[in-house]
Amino acid sequence: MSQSLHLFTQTNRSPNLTFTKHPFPKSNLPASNCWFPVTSAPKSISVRTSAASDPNSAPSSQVLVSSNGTGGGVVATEYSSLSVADVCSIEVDAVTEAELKENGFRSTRRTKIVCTIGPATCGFEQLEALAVGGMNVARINMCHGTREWHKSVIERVRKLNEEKGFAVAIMMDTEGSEIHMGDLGGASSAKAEDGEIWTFSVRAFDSPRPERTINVNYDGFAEDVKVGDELLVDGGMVRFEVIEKIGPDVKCRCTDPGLLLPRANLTFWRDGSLVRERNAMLPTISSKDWLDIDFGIAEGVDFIAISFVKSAEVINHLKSYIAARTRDTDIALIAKIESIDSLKNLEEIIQASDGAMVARGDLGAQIPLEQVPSAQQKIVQLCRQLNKPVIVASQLLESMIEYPTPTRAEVADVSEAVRQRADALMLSGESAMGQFPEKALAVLRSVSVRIEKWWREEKRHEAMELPAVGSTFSDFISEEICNSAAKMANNLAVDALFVYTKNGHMASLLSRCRPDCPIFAFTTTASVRRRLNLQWGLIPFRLSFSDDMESNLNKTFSLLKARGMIKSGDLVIAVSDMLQSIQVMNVP
Ligand SMILES: Nc1ncnc2c1ncn2[C@@H]1O[C@H](COP(=O)(O)OP(=O)(O)OP(=O)(O)O)[C@@H](O)[C@H]1O
Ligand SMILES: CC(=O)C(=O)O
Ligand SMILES: [K+]
Ligand SMILES: [Mg+2]
Repeated sequence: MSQSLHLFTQTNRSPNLTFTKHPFPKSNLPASNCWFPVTSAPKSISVRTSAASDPNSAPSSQVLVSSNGTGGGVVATEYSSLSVADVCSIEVDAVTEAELKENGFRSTRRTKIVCTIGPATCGFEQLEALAVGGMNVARINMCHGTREWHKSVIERVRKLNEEKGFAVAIMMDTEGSEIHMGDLGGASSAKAEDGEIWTFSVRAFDSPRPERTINVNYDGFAEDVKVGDELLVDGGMVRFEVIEKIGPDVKCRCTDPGLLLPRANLTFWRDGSLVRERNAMLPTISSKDWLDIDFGIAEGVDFIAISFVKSAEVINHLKSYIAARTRDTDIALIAKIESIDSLKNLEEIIQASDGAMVARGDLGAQIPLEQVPSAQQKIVQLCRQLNKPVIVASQLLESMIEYPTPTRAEVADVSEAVRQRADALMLSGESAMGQFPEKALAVLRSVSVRIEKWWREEKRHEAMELPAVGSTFSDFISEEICNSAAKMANNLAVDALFVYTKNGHMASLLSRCRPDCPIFAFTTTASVRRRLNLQWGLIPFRLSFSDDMESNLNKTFSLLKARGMIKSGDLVIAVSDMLQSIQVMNVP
């Protein structure tokens, strides 16, 4: 990897620093983009690096510059005791940078993309291709694979972030304890033909698995089902009718043939409704889930998505569990809306969580399919009102698991989610085990950009009421500032909104307004930067800044201008959570 270090000489005394480029002498600077304002070509540069106390921030480095002292203006030694992070860096990934330079602000993608990582995408090069293709969040599903496997994926994503400057966040998705089939003894699938008799059993089998026999993970299964019930695999991909119960074995006749996949979800229906007997009492977080959560905490994942959430209580419980086990890091909890109970308690669940996922796969197995689109719309709207990021997931581009182009219907479905202005879209099997992960990602990217542009051109500003979400007067001020700043940004057609935010809250309030221009979110820690990567319209940067907005702005302008990401004359509105103010200005 090339070391991109640039030295600059200040050529005039104006407060808007103008720098010219100098070749740099040999140095042992870390490989990051560094810009040094110095009076003239320094004779030597060296760096003393000490590990940071916060593992999320860059190691603090002392830049030791020895100048030959000629020239006026700021002398190099004035900067000699500042850290590398302070003086020179603004962290943003190369892909965002190139996109901004080539296409300008307006064309940046606002809708974020989550990719489920599986056998098709777990290698370093494959992960890198996804990051280059626009993956904002990598999801690992604890239903599949071993903890060692997940650990290796996390390590690779971390390496990618460190070496290439990406801010790909990691989302761990729990297995949950709903009823599902066993793992088919290692086979990748099994075909069930019309009229065949299959046995579903809670017994554990020695391998090889007896023919036409499926293991079921839930002990109460044989007790709960009745002869005549309909058994649905993955919400109806394959159907069976229960014909006989013999002890722990349930004999079923296949009525809708299809492929059975390992660990596929099972539901049973009686007289047209979903049966929820004792399985309704299953814990949301199983004992395996707790171990996985401990693993997630230890690995420092950014998000934990909780499967089959039934109430706000479980989210609150998990929040305090995590808080007691982590010091400064914050793991955001995403409630997966995929059960009847989660729909019943929707508002309190979303309120308690840090975000939600419309998990249409399982949701479609629990409610009639024709009710899924309205449930999606409702969840997306509610999340926006409550200022929680929302992900639309499952089967967005299902056919692309096998084929290189999507169906027209899939493109229309993706467009609808973008039009609803969900924060993020998710790939499941398409990226985990499909044949065309990068192509699927490219489709999400291009459809998002096109629909967002269309929406802006049509000026479809829906008049959505955004109720107050905070509880203190200071929160209300922040909300009013963000609502007004976003409105001003639209009315004045500004090029970008800048937000300086330590914990990310002001950035999310701006994102909630879904303004026409992109939002540059400057934050001091890498973990907040990664977390903001899930939210609509935010371009997160890591930057050290102070309470002095004037100096923050000047510093940001110089850094972004030097990298060609903004130019003189661009119109910007800046807000911050240190100084509750709105500033409108042209980049000098
Ligand atoms: N880590 C993994 N190892 C092997 N296969 C995986 C892995 N992650 C995902 N897959 C495959 O990709 C498919 C789709 O992934 P996805 O995460 O949507 O899982 P799912 O089984 O449908 O469950 P969920 O309801 O949690 O999404 C899975 O059915 C599985 O075949
Ligand atoms: C994503 C997920 O869990 C579902 O759609 O069921
Ligand atoms: K899961
Ligand atoms: Mg699910």
